[in-house]
Amino acid sequence: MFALAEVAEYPLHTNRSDNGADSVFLLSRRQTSVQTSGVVEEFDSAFDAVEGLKTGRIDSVVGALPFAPSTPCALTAPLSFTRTRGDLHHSGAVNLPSAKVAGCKPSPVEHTRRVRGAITRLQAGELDKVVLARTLAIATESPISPTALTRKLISLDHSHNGFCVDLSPAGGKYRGRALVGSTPEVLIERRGDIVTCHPLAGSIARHPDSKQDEAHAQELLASTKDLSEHKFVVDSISAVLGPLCRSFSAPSTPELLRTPQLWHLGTKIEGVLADPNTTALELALALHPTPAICGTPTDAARDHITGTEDDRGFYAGAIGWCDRTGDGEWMVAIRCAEIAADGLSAKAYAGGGIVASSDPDTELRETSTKFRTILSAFDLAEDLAE
Ligand SMILES: C=C(O[C@@H]1C=C(C(=O)O)C=C[C@H]1O)C(=O)O
Repeated sequence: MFALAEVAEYPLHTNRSDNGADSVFLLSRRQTSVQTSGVVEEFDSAFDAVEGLKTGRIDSVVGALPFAPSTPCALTAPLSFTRTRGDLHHSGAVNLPSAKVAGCKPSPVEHTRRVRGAITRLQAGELDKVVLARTLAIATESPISPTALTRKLISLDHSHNGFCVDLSPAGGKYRGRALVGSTPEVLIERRGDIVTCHPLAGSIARHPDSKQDEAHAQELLASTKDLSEHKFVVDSISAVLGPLCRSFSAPSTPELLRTPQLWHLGTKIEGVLADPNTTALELALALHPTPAICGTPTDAARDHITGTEDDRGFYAGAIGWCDRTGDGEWMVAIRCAEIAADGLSAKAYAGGGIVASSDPDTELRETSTKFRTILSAFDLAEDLAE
């Protein structure tokens, strides 16, 4: 529902130059959603954005952090910022252009070869966990509207999760590109001094038959491989966030979370900040990249990923917002696609965590299932290039 009860709206800065009135940010979440438009200032450095917020020069910042911290961010201090209660779902058909899967990189065979290579290193004890991803190219007959794709994704997700981020502030090839997706994973949410994370790791496909679907869920809850994959994430978040909190709790066993395509293991982590001046954006920077999308140990896993895959860009980074009080929400940028500046193509991303006991074919299938979030928006869910 668009603009239900409004809980925060910062005034338009008409005294500042509006050099990007059509730059839009959307984050639809069940509890609180954010929509912004226009540009007061762009940032390719998150630290400059934090400084802008802390000195009071800007009222809010929205956008995306890349997977690799050494690459530019895409952050915007918007002209208007509206926070609303509830999600941004509204009924009504969304028409997207006719689309086809135009290719995948790496090929399914190459992806399983990479997973096998990672398993060899994991079994040798060089790493504990690493997340490997692949991409699908989607080509359309006419330009994709990023906001229309976001509206479609919001309507298809039962939690009405969806996001749209203008990547232009990252400059260069990112001018005019957008990242759009429907992610279920909360990196960090800050409300006053209360912080929450909801990491996910460990996955199994949903089944159309409800009995078999329930059996899949129970299989996931009992899977030692998935529980170990999950524990790396909770331990890493606890090690970073715990010391920043005066009280902190992370349950020792995960719960189930479902998306239309997958069951995941998820853990709700909560804390009370020791220093309430720490902004949501700073917390996101401290936590990223978690082992949910990178691996353990972090540096070794990141080196393995950058030595294996093409640049991930903003996939497996974080997208979100932070306001002048320091409150905000940052989601893990998964189940997403990057739309080209001309709108005629999109690159969808999907990955999965690999541990020593992983099976390469199962890992390939898991990425195919994850692609369905984006493919179903284009009515292509059955069209996986495998
Ligand atoms: C990496 C992705 O998802 C992450 C990996 C998961 C897993 O390995 O089980 C589960 C949820 C996400 O944290 C993705 O969707 O691309």
